[in-house]
This record gives sequence, C-alpha cells and structure tokens, in this order.
Amino acid sequence: MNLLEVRNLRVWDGRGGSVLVSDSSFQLKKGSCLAIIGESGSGKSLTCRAIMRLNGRGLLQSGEIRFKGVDLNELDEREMRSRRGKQLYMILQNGMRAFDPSSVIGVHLRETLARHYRWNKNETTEKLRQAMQSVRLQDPIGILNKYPHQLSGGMLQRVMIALALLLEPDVILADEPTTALDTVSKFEVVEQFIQLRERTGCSMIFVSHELGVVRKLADEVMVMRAGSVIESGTAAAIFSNARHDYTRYLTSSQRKLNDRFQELMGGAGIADR
Ligand SMILES: Nc1ncnc2c1ncn2[C@@H]1O[C@H](COP(=O)(O)OP(=O)(O)OP(=O)(O)O)[C@@H](O)[C@H]1O
Repeated sequence: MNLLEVRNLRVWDGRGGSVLVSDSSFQLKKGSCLAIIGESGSGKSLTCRAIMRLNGRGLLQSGEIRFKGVDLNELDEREMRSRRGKQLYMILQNGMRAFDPSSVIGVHLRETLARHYRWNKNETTEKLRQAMQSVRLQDPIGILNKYPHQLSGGMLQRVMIALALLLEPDVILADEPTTALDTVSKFEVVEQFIQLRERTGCSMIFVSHELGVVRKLADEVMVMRAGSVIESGTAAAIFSNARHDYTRYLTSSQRKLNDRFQELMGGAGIADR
C-alpha cells in the first residue's frame, strides 16, 4: 500500500521562472525506504522539502502530494504545521541547522514533544532519557543541557533519531544525514536508522550521495538528474540491472568509493542479498 503518492511535482523559482523539479512522480510504500540518488543539484533536497512544504518563499510548487488521502499541496500552513514532526519528520544533513543555536538541546526537544503529547516535565525527561540511551548517547541529561555547538555531528544526528523514536512519525525524510560525518559516526548513525525503522515501522525517504549507505538501507531507489526522475526501481534492480546509462555511471563510479564503507558495515547491502 502506498503511504505517499507524489504526482507531477513541479518546483520553480517564482522570481526567475526557472523550473528546478519538473513533473516528478513517485510513491512511497508503507514501511518501505525509498532512496533518492543523483548528482549535486539534481533536485533531491527540493523534492524532500516540497513534500514537507518547507521550500523558501521564492520557490513555488504544483502537482499532487497525497499523504493519507489528503493532498498536502492543498493544505494551509497551520494544517501543514500540525503534520510536521508527528507525521512527517525531517532529518537534515547538518544537525546544527535543526536546532536553535541560542538554546540548549533540551529546550527544542521538550517544545517539540509538548506540541504532540501531554507529558509532564518529569515524564518528558524520562522518555527523552530512555530514547537517547537507546541510540547509545551517553549521559542524556548532560546532553539536554548542552548547546548544539557543544555536540558532534554524529551526536546531533542521534539526538534527532531519538526524537523520532518518541514521535513515531509515519514518514521520515532524511536529507544526506550521514554526509557530514566521519566514517565511524556514519556507521553508527546508519545502524540507528536501521533500528529506527525496525522499532517504529516508519516509512523513509533517504537522500544520499553515498551508495554504500543506500545499499544498506533502501528497498527502492529513485534516480534524479537535472530536476527529473530518470529511473526508479527496487534497490537490487538499480544496483545490478539499471536500464539507464546515467544510473549505471552513477552506481559504478561510486562503487569503488564505497568498498571501504561496505567493509566497515560488515559486507552485504540490499542489492547483494
Ligand atoms: N531557494 C532556491 N532558489 C533558487 N534555486 C534553488 C533554490 N534552492 C535550490 N535551488 C537550485 O535547485 C537545484 C536543485 O537543488 P537541490 O538542493 O534540490 O539539489 P540536490 O540534488 O539536493 O543537490 P545536493 O546533492 O548538492 O544537495 C539546484 O540547481 C539549486 O541551485
């Protein structure tokens, strides 16, 4: 069953008129992970942000984004806000951008949870402590009292994953969540994403340049180039039997770079199973 259906999504610059994403159509099956791959500037981030309706004011979008029977493109900002967080949850490449730099981490987490649950202060602290421990963050209470700049990129990503564990969103959109991390943190964060899927049963859209990570996580893969979807299919088909030359180029040129990562991840990815 499709949880999300995007039809003829188009994103364009309202000032200059240039089309940045054209006529994209794709589906996200319930419980599945769809990876979006493609060269830099191909429209992967704009596609994710269009689903969240978080593209900047200058950008306009049309088409249909059907989620749980409702077209998100038709909703006003208030209705959209009520869906962000609990139903649609976005994890960014740079964890620093997800948090207010002037407040300690705990403030953001408590405010977000208060929007969706009626837990008192102690209950919230306890839930956060458990969730943060489960993503292997040591000293959760200490972390709640730290500013974002006092934590590493990998820690911030794990804080975002801990929050997702508590919110149990239907769809997680992760935009290059491992790109800025060193290899060891990457390994740990990918493991946490796998567990997040297992524990919450969420569906996921995962944008990444790193095909080693994609092979580990994705069930389906969609390839974008210059704002268009040029190919999509199961991860196994895309990695071993792509129809499009560009997809073959992309997967073969990344293969060498990813060998070391696959080694660290313990070998086989989805396509090899
Ligand atoms: N706010 C904006 N106004 C105008 N153009 C934009 C805006 N944001 C992005 N673009 C342009 O839209 C195109 C697609 O950008 P997008 O960020 O979606 O690429 P991407 O595939 O995610 O790339 P990367 O892998 O480098 O993150 C790029 O050419 C980019 O310069």
